[in-house]
Amino acid sequence: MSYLTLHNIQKSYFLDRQEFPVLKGIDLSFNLGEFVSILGESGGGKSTLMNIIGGLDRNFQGSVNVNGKQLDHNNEKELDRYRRETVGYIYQSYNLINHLTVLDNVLVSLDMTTLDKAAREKRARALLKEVGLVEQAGKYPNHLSGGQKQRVAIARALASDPKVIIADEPTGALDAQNTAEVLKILDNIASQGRLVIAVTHSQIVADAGTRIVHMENGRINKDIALRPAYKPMKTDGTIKSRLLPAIVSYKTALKHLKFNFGRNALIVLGTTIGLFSVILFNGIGNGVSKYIDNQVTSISNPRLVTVAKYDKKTAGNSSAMAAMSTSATAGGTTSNLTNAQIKRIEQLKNVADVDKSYTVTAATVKDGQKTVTLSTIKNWNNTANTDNLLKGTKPGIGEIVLDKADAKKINKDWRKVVGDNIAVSYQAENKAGKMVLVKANVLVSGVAEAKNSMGMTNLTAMNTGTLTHAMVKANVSTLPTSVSVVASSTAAVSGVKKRINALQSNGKRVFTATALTSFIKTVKTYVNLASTLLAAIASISLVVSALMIIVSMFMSVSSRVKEIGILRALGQSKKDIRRLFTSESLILGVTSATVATIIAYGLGALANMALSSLANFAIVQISIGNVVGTFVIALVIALIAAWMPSRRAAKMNPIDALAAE
Ligand SMILES: Nc1ncnc2c1ncn2[C@@H]1O[C@H](COP(=O)(O)OP(=O)(O)OP(=O)(O)O)[C@@H](O)[C@H]1O
Repeated sequence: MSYLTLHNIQKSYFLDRQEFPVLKGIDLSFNLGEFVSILGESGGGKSTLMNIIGGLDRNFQGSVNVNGKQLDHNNEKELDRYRRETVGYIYQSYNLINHLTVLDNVLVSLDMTTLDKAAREKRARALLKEVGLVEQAGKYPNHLSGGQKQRVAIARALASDPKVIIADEPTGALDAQNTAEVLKILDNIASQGRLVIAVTHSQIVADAGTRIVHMENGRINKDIALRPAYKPMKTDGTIKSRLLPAIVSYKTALKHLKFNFGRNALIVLGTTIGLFSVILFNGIGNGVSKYIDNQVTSISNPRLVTVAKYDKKTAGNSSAMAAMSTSATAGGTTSNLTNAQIKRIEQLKNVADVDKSYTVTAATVKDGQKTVTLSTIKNWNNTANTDNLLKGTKPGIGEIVLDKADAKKINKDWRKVVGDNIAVSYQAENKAGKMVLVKANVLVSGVAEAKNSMGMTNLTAMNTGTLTHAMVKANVSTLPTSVSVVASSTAAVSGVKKRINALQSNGKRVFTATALTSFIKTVKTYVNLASTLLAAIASISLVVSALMIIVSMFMSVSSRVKEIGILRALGQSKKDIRRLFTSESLILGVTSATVATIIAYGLGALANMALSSLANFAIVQISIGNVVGTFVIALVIALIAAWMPSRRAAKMNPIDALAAE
């Protein structure tokens, strides 16, 4: 039984629906060990027949039987496998892959075998040695002569140990000496028991074989045996084929990217700029948000809720700042909170502490001979923060802490004021409605300054007991106009605020509670909005990057049409081709994202260093989330960019692709 048989092969081309029959019923049988030359007039259909035998053409009538089994031309996977395992191609124009070295060109075929890496390389080198090119293994095809290129192509065709070698005008571009050498190699291949089928115009080639088949007018008109065929090789090959592993596609893509380094470096640069801007703007957003947090919490306790009596007139003006400035002039009556009301607040869920707040305005302070007027004196309660003390301690009974600005009014050398005894007095209305003087002699226990408030917050505060004692002595009401409530945790603040606002008496609302956190939230929302907006503007450049990758991919596909044909002929599937280009795009995307991350971290660190004298805080804070997000964006861009070009590449007809210039 013959190894390869063709039954009634017919094929026509159609131009403008007009049929041009090329093969009109070919019946042929080939045996392993034969070196068959197919001769015939130009345009007679020899190459067409070779493409059918080689499993590249699926569009014909008739059948091809290989080793007793009919090839199913409708089964693409079976044909891929047939080309991978059974057939090796040699072309007139060599069809080597220019961006791969000689060794890698041979390995392309071996990558689809089950041999391990070392064995693949060993075999590739052995084959190159056989064709006398082992010294040239590291060279690129452009640096080889025509004869050398054809010998690389032969080594590649033999790599997967195929039974059938199809050679289309193998010596068409070679001089006499190289022709003789190539023919010797082909004869040697046949002598190994393989089937060599060579299409040729050359009588010299034809005479070198064991048999000549002559085609005319789409039919075989002569079939001449020149000499006996060689002994056939065993049909169960030792080298098994496998599907191309994904890693090989990635490695090949990487090699191609390196080969066109300049162009790809520019694309990476463009994409990097877009990605980097997105990371940086997000990092600035994070940093500024945290900076605001930090600043605000250093002025005041974030768990604080300020509560005043609900007043319809000021309702709506409930920002924290408004509440903070609610002047609770000690001694007033209409807006005072009663002890019973304060108790109601104390009993609410998640309320950790409730302190009365008093604010005394226009107090006179006498220190020895010096008399000064202070804008406000508060009581030292749970809103106070000992971190703000520059010198001394918080005020105990009979003591006061002065704001640095107030202390300076008394003595330019403000540190010296600590330890002074001062007389404080201010005017207030007593319970009988008369204006009286509230007086207290106190010791200055410390000097404080609000960090980061730029002098907006005055911290002069008297011990609460001492202040209320002085008020009681003057018969002034000690009911406060506001209380500061500390929630059990920052998370509980908004709940506490809601519960206080919801308290009612006789069906009417009692309190207005405001929390600093809600104000911070609003500011942070604006900051986030601004940074997101900037990042969004930056991401416009990502669209440009995506277009650049698309263009580059299309260019890559266009310039590699022939390579696509070669890879398909070697047995790579449509999926392998698609993956080759997708992986190239993904490598570009991941490289850009990596470079962008490194630059963003680097520039962020530099910016933080430069800004450290202005604000002792890292203004650029790039989170892991930002980086992960950037990689996701880069991968999505890469996949979108690769989608169309890689589909186009995969869909190419391998015969047309091989015919490309
Ligand atoms: N894709 C195609 N579409 C239309 N016609 C085609 C196509 N490919 C080949 N042909 C035609 O089919 C005929 C056979 O072509 P083929 O290349 O098989 O001949 P050949 O014998 O190999 O020629 P040569 O010896 O010159 O290489 C020619 O007339 C050619 O113009």
